[in-house]
Amino acid sequence: MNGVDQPVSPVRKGQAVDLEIETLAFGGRGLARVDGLAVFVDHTLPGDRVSARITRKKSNFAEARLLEVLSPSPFRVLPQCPYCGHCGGCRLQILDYDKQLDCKHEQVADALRHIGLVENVPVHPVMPADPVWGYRNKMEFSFADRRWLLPEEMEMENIDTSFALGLHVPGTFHKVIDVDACLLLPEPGNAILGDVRAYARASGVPAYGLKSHQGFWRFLMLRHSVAHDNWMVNIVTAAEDRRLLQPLADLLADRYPEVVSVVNNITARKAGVAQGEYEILLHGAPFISDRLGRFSFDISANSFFQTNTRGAERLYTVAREYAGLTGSQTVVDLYCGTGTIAIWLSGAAKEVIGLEINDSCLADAVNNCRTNNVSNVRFVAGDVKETLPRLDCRADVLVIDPPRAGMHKDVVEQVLAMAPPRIVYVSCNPATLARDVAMLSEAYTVAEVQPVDMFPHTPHIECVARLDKKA
Ligand SMILES: C[S@@+](CC[C@H](N)C(=O)[O-])C[C@H]1O[C@@H](n2cnc3c(N)ncnc32)[C@H](O)[C@@H]1O
Repeated sequence: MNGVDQPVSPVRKGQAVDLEIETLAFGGRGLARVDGLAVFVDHTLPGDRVSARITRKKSNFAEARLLEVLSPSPFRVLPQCPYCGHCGGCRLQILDYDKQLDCKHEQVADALRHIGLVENVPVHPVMPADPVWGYRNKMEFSFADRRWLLPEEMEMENIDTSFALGLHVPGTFHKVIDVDACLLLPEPGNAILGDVRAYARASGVPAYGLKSHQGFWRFLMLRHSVAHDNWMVNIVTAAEDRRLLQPLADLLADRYPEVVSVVNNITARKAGVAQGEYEILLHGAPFISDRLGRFSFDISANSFFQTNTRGAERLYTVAREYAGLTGSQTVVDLYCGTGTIAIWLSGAAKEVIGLEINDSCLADAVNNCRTNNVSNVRFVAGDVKETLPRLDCRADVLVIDPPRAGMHKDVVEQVLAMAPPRIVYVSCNPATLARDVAMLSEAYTVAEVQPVDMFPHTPHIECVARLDKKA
């Protein structure tokens, strides 16, 4: 105490401190403690001893900027990607993969303990990914009329700073790094990226200004089908110009027989979303097809599909096991997207009813049922908050796979009123999973949780939780 009964702060803003990083916090920052105060430091790992400068100080935590690694963690490994530390995507690639899994496990268990207030929940070891690179079936690259230079690029002469096609500096909407290759993309995805860049740059037609909102080239989205090893190229532009784009589509079709779809989405909206108000087909079909297990899915440019195909199969296999279906149950699938979980479970259920707000997801969901000759799945359109209370059936098993924000609290109340014997909660955010589980805990026990690593080298964690109704 300092004489006026105020606790003395162990650190102050601007101060340089030496820190021992203890754990990796959810989101991927290293966490150290100074006299009990949590200090978060970017680009640090458990086991690092670092020097850092305090940049933000609150009553219950502080943030610091890494100045120097004084002694590296034994779990540090060399990054494989030259953009590591600049592009926000794979910030955990400097951490040994097994240790990434341990850290993710600890984060899930911690969230359940501290936010969910549930003790002694069996959290199984994280199911690893395979492969751990080249696992994304979809990547979106942004065009920009200004190139954000990496420190080593600043020294280079003759660098064109008026054009970039690549990925964003984390937390920014207008800083785009010109990326030659992304290691999360299988080949020849990066070769296609290179050809589109070369064509767009040589065209002399300007890339879109993320501040000025002028310019033509907006996004390049690549989709890969794992089952058929073929590709969709979606070029998103601010205006229609078939004379400019058709030769590019022809070039790609000629050079890459595996490119079976080239589409042009056109958007006049300022929002940085790679979706068009309308689409022009330039080559092949307006969709590609992929498989999850024995089911086939047509995926159009703007459809939602899990971005790690093999990982989605693992996640859904756990969901099916936790659902414990024997063929006689009615399953209600909240936030069902394009119906992939509903279809995955359909063979073991009497009926599955999917609830979803997005009409284009639902159109795909209906089509996916038709393609797979699935006749015991139906869908209800609208906000779960409105549609769940009006549902004309009892659920034996409720599957919940909400967006990152988790469930609306009214939906939690509706679930409690509906009282299904079993809930299978599929989550992409352990914090909101834990919060929702806490709200359900008056009536449900968390029986077990299986984290699944769908996104190696990134801080993301997917989980499946089995909740059983208390007797
Ligand atoms: C995490 S995705 C799950 C998709 C699907 N279960 C899958 O595995 O592909 C969440 C879905 O919830 C939908 N959604 C978001 N808010 C909603 C709401 N209030 N009511 C119904 N659906 C909603 C989104 O459109 C999205 O398709």
